[in-house]
Amino acid sequence: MPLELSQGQKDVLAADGDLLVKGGPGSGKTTVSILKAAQLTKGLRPTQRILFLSFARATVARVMEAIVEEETLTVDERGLIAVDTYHSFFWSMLKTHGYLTGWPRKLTVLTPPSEAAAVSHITSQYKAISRLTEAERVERKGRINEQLQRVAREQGQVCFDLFAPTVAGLLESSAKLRRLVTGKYPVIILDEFQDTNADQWRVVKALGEFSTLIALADPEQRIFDFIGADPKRLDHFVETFAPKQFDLAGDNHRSKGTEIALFGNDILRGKFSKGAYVGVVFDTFASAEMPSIIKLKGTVLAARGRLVAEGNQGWSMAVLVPTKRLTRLVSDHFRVSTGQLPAIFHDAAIDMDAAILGAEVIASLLQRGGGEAHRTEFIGLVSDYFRGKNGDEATASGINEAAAIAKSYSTLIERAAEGKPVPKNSIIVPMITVYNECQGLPLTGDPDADWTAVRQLMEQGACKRLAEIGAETRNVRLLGRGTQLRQSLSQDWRNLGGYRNALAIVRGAFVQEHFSNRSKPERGISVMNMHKAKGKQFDEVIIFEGFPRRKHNGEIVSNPNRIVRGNSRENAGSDARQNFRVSVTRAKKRTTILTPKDDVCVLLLSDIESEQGA
Ligand SMILES: Nc1ncnc2c1ncn2[C@@H]1O[C@H](COP(=O)(O)OP(=O)(O)OP(=O)(O)O)[C@@H](O)[C@H]1O
Repeated sequence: MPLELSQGQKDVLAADGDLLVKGGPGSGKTTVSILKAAQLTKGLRPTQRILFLSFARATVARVMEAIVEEETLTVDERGLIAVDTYHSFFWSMLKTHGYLTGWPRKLTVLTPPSEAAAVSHITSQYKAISRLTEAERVERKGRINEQLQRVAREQGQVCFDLFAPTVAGLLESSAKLRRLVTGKYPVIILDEFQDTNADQWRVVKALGEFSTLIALADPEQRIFDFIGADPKRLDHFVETFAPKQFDLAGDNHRSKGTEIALFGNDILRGKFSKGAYVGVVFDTFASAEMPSIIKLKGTVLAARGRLVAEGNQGWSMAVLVPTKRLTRLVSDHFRVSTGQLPAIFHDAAIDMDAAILGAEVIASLLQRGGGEAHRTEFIGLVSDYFRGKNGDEATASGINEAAAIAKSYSTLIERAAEGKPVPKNSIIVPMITVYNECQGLPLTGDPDADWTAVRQLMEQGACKRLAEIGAETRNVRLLGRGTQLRQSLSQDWRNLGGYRNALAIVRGAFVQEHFSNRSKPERGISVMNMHKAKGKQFDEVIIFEGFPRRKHNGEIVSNPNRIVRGNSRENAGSDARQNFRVSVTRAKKRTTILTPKDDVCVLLLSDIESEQGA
């Protein structure tokens, strides 16, 4: 059934030239931009496309789905809209035109773990970032950038951080290139424009010289400040392009018939216009792990029951939590039964850093031969794992662990040269034992079986560090049936009688996964960090947070995994509110908020406004 468009949406369709479409969550920005794109396909020449640029692959998946579901679009129109992430768009430009900056013709991606390794000789000379002075930070960043530039120039390996600034530089310096790209994409739609960082904006500005730009924005969904989004970005756009402006603000189509959007807006203002909101449910739990998990599981199962009963096969539900740590904890509890409550089948959006680094360790164990050089590489990968396993939340303990492994290994080498053994209690002893066991394992040529065999040996072996890596890689989905990784490993075995290129294949699979836009919109139950929910929508959303730990006298000792850091009023500023609002407004039918009974989320308190002076 075709949509009944709102007046604001109709106005957008009637306008031409550069456009800025603003609107709150679910106001129909994405939808109208797709309709607009379809309309504009009429003016395209044969090789031209409308380009829809997004930040996240998840959004790409949702947009592609919306395009398919939009019945008024013809097959031809659908084919003429290219949906891509900034990342993968930049990468294709670099592969074709990167040589213009003096880089080699053939480029590969320097994956984040390899990037960490490439600059570790610099980073290891500095204290933890939080303890550096501003000047030291700038110096550190400059040296890292120089090194990464060198790696790109000399080896053709390009890290993600160089993508946007390099593409911006290329476009700014070549009118010919600007004409070429905009000739292919005469209309560019920019999703979540409020999140555009400085280099991405340079690219947009350069392309906007010849292409028509349609920016979609909700200034109050700007939650990426930490990667350089600028509150003034919309003003920059208006000043530079003088677009026609539209505001779909008041409309809310996602959760029609509910007051979810109203609640989201009230959260932002810190002022509650109602005592209860249709579609928003609050509940509490006692501050301890099991009671909180039991409450959560009960809530999720009830919601699942409701959605299944409605008979829509494509139902979706998100459990949104404030931190990575809580994502993992919830996922672990969902995997098993809890008392009378069964395990809950779900997908957890757990950051892949640890799993990828762990997968590299396994790959190196599958790839044999090479004697001591191989063993040294293996140890290097194990310490890379500990250094990088927490991604951008790197911890001192991980870095120390990595250093300890490297040190024990060099002691082992030195001692061996003198014909002496290492002390028995050295951490390297069990690691080498397990390494040797894995090297002795007969391989079959079936990548799945061999991978599992190595992983299990690690998990069950004498080395607790390798056991951790084994456990961490239990759910590497890249190895699923029919995946590129599996096929490439099989091929390697068939061609060479062994997994000679396993490490390169694993790294390649990661890069391919990163750029693949084939990811599907969520179905069923997904557990994820609140930050990751942006741009998504679900039938039901359940927001769940941590709880305080107290001394006997009731004083709070720690208060981790809260929606507002430490659940303290000082931290309940606009960032926390925007983030909470984005999460709350992802639901179409119902949002349930679970918070500890003895320390309710401060954003839900009715007196918060006066304290905040919102
Ligand atoms: N005029 C309309 N009538 C009914 N439903 C609509 C209308 N416009 C959009 N929708 C539906 O409302 C939901 C939200 O729309 P859309 O994703 O376009 O909003 P958005 O402004 O891009 O949201 P967000 O910024 O929160 O991602 C979608 O399911 C869409 O199909």
